[in-house]
Amino acid sequence: MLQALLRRSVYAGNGPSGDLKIVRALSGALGAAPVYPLGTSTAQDCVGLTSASHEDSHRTKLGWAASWGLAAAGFTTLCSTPLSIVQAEDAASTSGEQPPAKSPLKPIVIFVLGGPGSGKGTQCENIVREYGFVHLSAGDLLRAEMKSGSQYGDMIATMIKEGKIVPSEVTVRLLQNAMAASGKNKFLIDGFPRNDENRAAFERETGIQPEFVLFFDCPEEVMEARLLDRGKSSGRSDDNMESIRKRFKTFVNQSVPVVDHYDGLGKVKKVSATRSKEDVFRSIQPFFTEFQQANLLEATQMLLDAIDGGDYEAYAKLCDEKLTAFEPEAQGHLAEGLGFHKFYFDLKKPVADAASPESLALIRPKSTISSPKVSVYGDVAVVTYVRLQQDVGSSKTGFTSAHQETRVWQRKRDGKGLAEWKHVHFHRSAAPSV
Ligand SMILES: Nc1ncnc2c1ncn2[C@@H]1O[C@H](COP(=O)(O)OP(=O)(O)OP(=O)(O)O)[C@@H](O)[C@H]1O
Ligand SMILES: Nc1ccn([C@H]2C[C@H](O)[C@@H](COP(=O)(O)O)O2)c(=O)n1
Repeated sequence: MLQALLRRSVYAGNGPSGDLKIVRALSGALGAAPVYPLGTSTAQDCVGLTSASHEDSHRTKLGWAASWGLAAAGFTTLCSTPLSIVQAEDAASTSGEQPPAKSPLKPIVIFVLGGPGSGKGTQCENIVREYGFVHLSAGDLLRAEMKSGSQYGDMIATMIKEGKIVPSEVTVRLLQNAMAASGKNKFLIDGFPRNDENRAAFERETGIQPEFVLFFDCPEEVMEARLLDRGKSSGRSDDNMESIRKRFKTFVNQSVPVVDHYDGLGKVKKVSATRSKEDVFRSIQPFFTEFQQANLLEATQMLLDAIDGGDYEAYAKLCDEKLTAFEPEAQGHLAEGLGFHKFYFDLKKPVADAASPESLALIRPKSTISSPKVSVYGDVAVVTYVRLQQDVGSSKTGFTSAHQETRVWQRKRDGKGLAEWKHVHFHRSAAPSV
């Protein structure tokens, strides 16, 4: 995926195979900055140094924007009572209460499939903890909708108990609303698409294709034992022998063909799910390495944006309080702690009024990451790149400076045990300006 993301970046001068790779556009797909806002005509319009491909700008208009707009026009109704059209302002449920914080970024979706009890939910929790995805379980969303007093409650309850598949209008709408409500752009969609109708409706309504399908391969006897065991405490109406048999049948007849479809597209990553939870997780981690690299580049771009924007709070949030640095400003000394850097934030110029030419000198600088390399060594990562910084000088003419930067990040845990990268050390070269 990283390669695909890099392909979306600008390659100044020499075209896609040129030496100088400028990856500010990368932030569009990675989440560092809102690069593809809704309603903008092309990706290119929105990004300073980028030249998104025609294909990408086309997809922006037809796919991503439409998916975030949640436009419900043309949504065919299969339910006896039509679902009300739920717009972006509506909630994660179909009833629509809380306003979502839509993400303007390109959504990245991974479908997580496998038989009932194969361990999808268990591994999704692990992935969320380590790689920062939003986990959306179609089954959980349906159960919540059922309990919410929705007009579809009885229908959903019957379908779940009978191991049948709820009509796509309901499930796709719940997923769309939950995606929009999350305000995030990286999703693990668990237990969906369960049949071809689910798949077609999701593709039609969102325009999103999954990055890949994570498929948990597990024999029925193993799944059966796990579900019966889960049934002792889950309170689920379908964790009993009768429902389990029906669910297995539905899985074989309706869900396996969906996996076959994606297999035909080369998108299935199959995992043997019979081993311990820890072993299964170890086997899926390599599939997420690229996302980890992407997260680190995203964090680095956020750091540069915070510096350029004079946003000390955002900067400090990304940094370890004991941050060490060799930078030209420290005159060959090792700067320790955030205080040294805060001095420069306190000096920052007020924001320019873009409409006023006199205030040109107040325009904030803008940094672009060029030629990045991300190396991850367990809980430590090294990000190296050339930082191109555009600024306006006292003579009100633009100038660019280039520095080589090496930034070291350490993976720590937040209060909820979720992994987060903290910036612990950097080294920046001095550079002549032109
Ligand atoms: N690798 C494993 N080894 C042993 N038990 C496991 C393993 N993975 C999951 N389990 C247990 O099996 C049960 C089912 O797991 P989980 O809920 O993750 O499955 P699922 O695929 O999401 O099921 P469903 O589709 O029915 O929601 C849980 O009780 C879980 O703790
Ligand atoms: N796409 C989906 C997902 C789930 N359901 C219903 C039918 C399932 O048996 C039930 C439980 O799902 P799980 O928690 O096992 O993923 O929910 C559906 O109709 N369509």
